[in-house]
Amino acid sequence: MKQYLALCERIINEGVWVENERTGKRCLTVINADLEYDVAANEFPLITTRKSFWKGAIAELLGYLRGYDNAADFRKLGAKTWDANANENSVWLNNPHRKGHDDMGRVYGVQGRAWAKPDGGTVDQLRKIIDNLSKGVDDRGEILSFYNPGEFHMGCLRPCMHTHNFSLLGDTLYLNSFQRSCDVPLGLNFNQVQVFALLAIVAQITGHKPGKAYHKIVNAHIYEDQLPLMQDVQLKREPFPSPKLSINPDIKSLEDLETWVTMDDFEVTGYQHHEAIQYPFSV
Ligand SMILES: Nc1nc(=O)c2c([nH]1)NC[C@@H]1CN(c3ccc(C(=O)N[C@@H](CCC(=O)O)C(=O)O)cc3)CN21
Ligand SMILES: O=c1ccn([C@H]2C[C@H](O)[C@@H](COP(=O)(O)O)O2)c(=O)[nH]1
Repeated sequence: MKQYLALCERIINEGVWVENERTGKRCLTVINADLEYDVAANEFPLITTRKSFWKGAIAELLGYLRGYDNAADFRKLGAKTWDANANENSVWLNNPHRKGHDDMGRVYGVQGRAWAKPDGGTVDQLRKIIDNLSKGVDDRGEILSFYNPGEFHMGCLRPCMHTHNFSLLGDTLYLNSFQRSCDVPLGLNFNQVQVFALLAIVAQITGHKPGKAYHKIVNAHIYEDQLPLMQDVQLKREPFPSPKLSINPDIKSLEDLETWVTMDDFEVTGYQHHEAIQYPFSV
């Protein structure tokens, strides 16, 4: 929690105002932030200075791992987070590749599970990673990448957290996650949970101990209409200790994640938090 608050303070103290054409809003921005999560110690990085709806974050992650391309499928899992980008941005609404209401196009998990090959067929990046790690193999290229510039025109948004690189040292699994753009009040609240949960879940289904997860953010920003709530409300509050995440131990494979897992298979204990804050969302 300390590193999150330190990043917010840094944006306020050192940030530079940048105009953003896509949203039409200005953002107070810093470049480069390195966050670290101790998954081995189960220090779940849930924001405590406001109520965080962590189930939405894990639901969104599960949707990516399943390769979903439709906001309705995310909603069924418990994440409403893609409704606006799929249905309210005029550039995407007028895109000829959009396949109707709730379609997100070829984003995130579609690339992770079905990256189109120029010579036909698709690559399932996640399947390969899980198969290798389960055999104890780290080929120094255990990379799940959602970033496919050749298909940006076929999706509603370029991926923000775009690459997850797994590594094995003995029987301990590590994760480095890379994010090009981060809405610190709203997005990071979810992204911290996702990086942590991704390492915990993949360690569990491949039979390894989780180690640390390292989260690199390039452009970290606060939108102009979020700034007063961050500065005058959230940053005035004292954080509470980290809660713990538990995952149903019956989840043992990628197939389990694809077929029967729901948000009931995840539980957070010891979550003390301040009141919710409703930050404005920019589409
Ligand atoms: N401007 C912007 N910021 C983002 O963080 C973001 C995007 N766009 N577009 C794509 C995804 C969608 N994400 C989202 C979307 C909405 C919330 C949100 O409204 N969160 C609420 C609670 C939502 C709930 O009830 O589950 C929050 O208070 O954190 C969070 C992340 C993250 N991403
Ligand atoms: O997981 C996510 C997804 C999105 N965001 C934020 C970061 C930006 O504020 C917008 C995306 O806008 P771009 O113009 O494509 O950078 O969404 C996030 O923080 N986390």
